[in-house]
Amino acid sequence: MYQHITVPADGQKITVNADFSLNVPDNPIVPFIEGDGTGIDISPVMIKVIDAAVAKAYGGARKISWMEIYAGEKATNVYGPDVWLPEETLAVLKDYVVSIKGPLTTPVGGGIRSLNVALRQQLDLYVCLRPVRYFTGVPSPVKEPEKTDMVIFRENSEDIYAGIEYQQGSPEAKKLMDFLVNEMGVTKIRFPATSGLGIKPVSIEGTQRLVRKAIQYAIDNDKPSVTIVHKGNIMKYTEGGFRDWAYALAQKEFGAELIDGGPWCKFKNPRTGRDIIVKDSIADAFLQQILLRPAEYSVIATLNLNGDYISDALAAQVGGIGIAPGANLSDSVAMFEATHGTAPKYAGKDYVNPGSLILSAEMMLRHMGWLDAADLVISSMQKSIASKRVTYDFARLMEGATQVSCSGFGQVMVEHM
Ligand SMILES: NC(=O)C1=CN([C@@H]2O[C@H](COP(=O)(O)OP(=O)(O)OC[C@H]3O[C@@H](n4cnc5c(N)ncnc54)[C@H](OP(=O)(O)O)[C@@H]3O)[C@@H](O)[C@H]2O)C=CC1
Ligand SMILES: O=C(O)CCC(=O)C(=O)O
Ligand SMILES: [Mg+2]
Repeated sequence: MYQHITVPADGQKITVNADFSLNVPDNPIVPFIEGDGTGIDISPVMIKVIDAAVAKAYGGARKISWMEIYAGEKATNVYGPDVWLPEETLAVLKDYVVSIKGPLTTPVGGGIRSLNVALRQQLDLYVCLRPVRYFTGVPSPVKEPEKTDMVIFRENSEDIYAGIEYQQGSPEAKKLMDFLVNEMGVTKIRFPATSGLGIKPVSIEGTQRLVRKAIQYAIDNDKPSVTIVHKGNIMKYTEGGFRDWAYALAQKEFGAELIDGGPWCKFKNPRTGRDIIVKDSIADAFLQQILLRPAEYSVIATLNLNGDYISDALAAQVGGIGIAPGANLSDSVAMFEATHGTAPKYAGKDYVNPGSLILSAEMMLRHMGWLDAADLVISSMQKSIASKRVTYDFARLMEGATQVSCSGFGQVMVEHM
């Protein structure tokens, strides 16, 4: 049926109901993209750890049938030069509903545009969900890392990140510049003859579907606040629009009422009766607040580029991107992936921390409703870190640690189940 994808004979598809709930068979087929760079190291370790957790939790009654699909450099090897994101990869990701991927390389400046962004855009995975929590014992650059407990909802389909750009000197850049200068009367472009140009689309629908998910998450998980992070003082009609449309949604759909004349507002969590405050913070100030007063922030709703920066910055506070998980979500399709990239200098060395991808898979198990297996991954991660047998990123800062390899840490996790 597929050109280069082998469907496991012994599994079934996960399907989605009209209300977006999942039907998860006991033997689901889960597609995975190995990933470029260190993907070759972390993906097999993730699979081994997750298989062990599922086997332990369900005694053989449940099992994932992994199905390799291709993107990035491996796709060009399998499908031929220049085929970075095969059509059948996209078709499988849609059809099989739940998947996981390793990191994919994006060259700086020229070359291909981000395959990660392309996957999110083409599958309309409009939420990038990145929880940031502290595991006891992880070395951190801050004094009280346990106070950092936030969940980032990053808009994943719009913003300057959409990659609508025109190269300096190209006919397209010239045409757009002529339009801006001659027809729109723009006088603020300092060097019009030598500028590259980028476009930053931010819409009401794009903002509100993201913020709706963030507020619903706060309700479902009994969180005290949702903070809208933006640079709306400077970019008034994009980032400022994001803030205004977010507040409007909180009031219209969740019944939030203004606090002291606004713009902050609050409403009662319909499940617990506790207040949920919806507030906002300008992005530069927010980046210092999360270091100085992290306990004041819980659920974060932000635009695409801010969310990219914030997720790595927050990950650093709890020990680094070696342990920061994530998910890309639409209403029906979910593709899990680590926050970090391909870390090319470590590729193929069995060296890096597989924790981010393992914890992304833990989010996947939870999404599938396999809570016992997910809990086992978390408890094993806690015990493994406490045992101080950790990869280089933790070992270099942890007193009394024994450094283990990427696969070695996977083994430590399996031993602690
Ligand atoms: N979703 C995706 O697929 C993403 C892809 N990318 C792409 O990845 C490529 C490389 O990007 P780069 O900016 O270097 O960022 P990376 O996240 O790949 O690496 C930056 C640094 O983070 C640390 N790090 C990364 N992964 C791990 C890990 N598993 N365990 C421990 N530490 C880790 C290393 O720090 P140290 O040097 O201190 O050891 C590494 O040098 C680029 O092409 C980029 O576009 C980037 C982000 C996300
Ligand atoms: O697509 C890329 O190469 C980088 C993406 C990224 O940094 C992210 O989504 O966090
Ligand atoms: Mg990033």
